[in-house]
Amino acid sequence: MRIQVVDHPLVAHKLTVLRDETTDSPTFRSLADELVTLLAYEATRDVRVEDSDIVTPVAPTTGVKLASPRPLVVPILRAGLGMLDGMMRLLPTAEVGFLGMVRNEATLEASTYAERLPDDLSGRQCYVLDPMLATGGTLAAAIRFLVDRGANDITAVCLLAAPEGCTRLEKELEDLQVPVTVVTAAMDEKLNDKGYIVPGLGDAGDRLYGVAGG
Ligand SMILES: O=P(O)(O)OC[C@H]1O[C@H](OP(=O)(O)OP(=O)(O)O)[C@H](O)[C@@H]1O
Ligand SMILES: O=c1cc[nH]c(=O)[nH]1
Ligand SMILES: [Mg+2]
Repeated sequence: MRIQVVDHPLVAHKLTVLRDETTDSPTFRSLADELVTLLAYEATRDVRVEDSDIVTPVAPTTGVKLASPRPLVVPILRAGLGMLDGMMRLLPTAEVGFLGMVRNEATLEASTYAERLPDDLSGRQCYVLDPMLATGGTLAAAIRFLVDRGANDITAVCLLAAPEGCTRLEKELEDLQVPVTVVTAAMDEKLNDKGYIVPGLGDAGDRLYGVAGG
């Protein structure tokens, strides 16, 4: 598994405002969107392309276009939905599948409550969107789900990651024969006793959309 922390002053600046507890939901949503577009630029560095012959107003030439089959973008509901537009801005022709997952805040175990993905992902390159890689349980389950359907290249785009979650992810996925990359804006210090990322930004879903059920 490869972990890439995107080191860029604009990423760091936007992330700092995102972390600030006084940042309101509309600002949080718009910053998350901008941040994801910056991360997407790095996350798509190895997106598959194929040659494309075109004619410019001056001469014929060969460029590239996205290869077929198109990449699949998978936001993990609910908080991952706040990352979808930012990703699709750079990959407008990608397909989108959805996974609804929630972490039990007492046991920290992740469970899946919704799934809308192609049955066959053979040979597909997939981009998983989830702002928080905390214990890693959610992302590990999501990645295994995609690989079980045939996906053969996975990149997870996260706003924040915790070292404990990365270690768990690496261990849980070591039997997989597919490349997995995690692209994140920051590797934070640790998890607290409630499984929250420290210093983190709080509950990403709540900050994007308000307290669930509240
Ligand atoms: O790495 P983990 O310990 O599994 O935690 C990370 C998950 O927790 C949050 O989702 P949450 O369960 O709060 O659902 P939500 O997106 O609906 O708020 C977050 O968006 C991740 O999906
Ligand atoms: O810090 C955390 C951990 C899990 N989920 C969140 O939204 N935030
Ligand atoms: Mg949440």
